[in-house]
Amino acid sequence: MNPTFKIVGLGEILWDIFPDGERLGGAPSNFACHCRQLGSDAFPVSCVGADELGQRTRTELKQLDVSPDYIQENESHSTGKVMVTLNDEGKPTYEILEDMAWDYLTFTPEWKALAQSLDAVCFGSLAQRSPQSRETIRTFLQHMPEKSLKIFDVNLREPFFGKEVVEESLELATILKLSDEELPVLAEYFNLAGTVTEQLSALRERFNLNLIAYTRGSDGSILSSVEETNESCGVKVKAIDSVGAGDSFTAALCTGLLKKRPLAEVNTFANQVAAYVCSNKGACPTLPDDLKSF
Ligand SMILES: OC[C@H]1O[C@H](O)[C@H](O)[C@@H]1O
Repeated sequence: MNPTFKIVGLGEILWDIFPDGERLGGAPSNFACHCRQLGSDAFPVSCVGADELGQRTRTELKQLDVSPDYIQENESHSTGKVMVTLNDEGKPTYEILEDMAWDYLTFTPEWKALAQSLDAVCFGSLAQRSPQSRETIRTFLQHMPEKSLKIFDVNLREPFFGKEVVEESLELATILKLSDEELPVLAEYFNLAGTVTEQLSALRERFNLNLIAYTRGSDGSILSSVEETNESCGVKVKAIDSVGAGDSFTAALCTGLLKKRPLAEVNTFANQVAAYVCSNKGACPTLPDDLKSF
């Protein structure tokens, strides 16, 4: 039997509001839901308001077989919302509402015990837009076991990021996931030059990272570790909704790394999962069995 890993998506949980309705979202929550589908005990760790959307968050998570046990409730702030529009290629534009419940993450004894028991976490930059959630995320990471995977999926969302948050997050992380649209921003922050491969190596060395995953949409990805670099040419599909595809890539990457599978296999698998998510509606469509059994 495959080992079960304990994994957390730490940060925002919210509702993506599309012209045709709402869907549960937030990158760390999407990540946790995908890790659950891939066979781990995975938890979104976040906060909702004492409102109808907060109730629906718990119900929806249970329907996805994901535990809402680490979702806090904030009496004075609403459950997060993001307005989403998709272009003809399924690429999203986001308008992210401010001062939401997930801006008030609170480090509790329950969260401390959870952090101490984890195999992996994924966190991003968006939830760090507020000082309170930023401090909570930093404390949570500091309580995790030394050997656990700490994945920073930069997920830059306008206008809520800056060099200081990215730099501190890279110092706390052991693994970085970023896209081809995000590398130029980091290259400017940290004066990276040369080819993409050279820039990734420079970042890896500067922040003492074990691995960087660099994604290029349908053109695949590069995994750059201390020992090797692996390039995947990706999977060509007709994308209809790429919301959550990056989060599914990170979940597959995390699962493969915890299972200690060869980097080339992990890279191929992560691209297959992300391609499936892109070609289906919603951030967390049910994966076919052959993709669940990696
Ligand atoms: O990565 C996808 C997520 O990022 C955006 O911030 C949306 O909320 C969406 O659910």
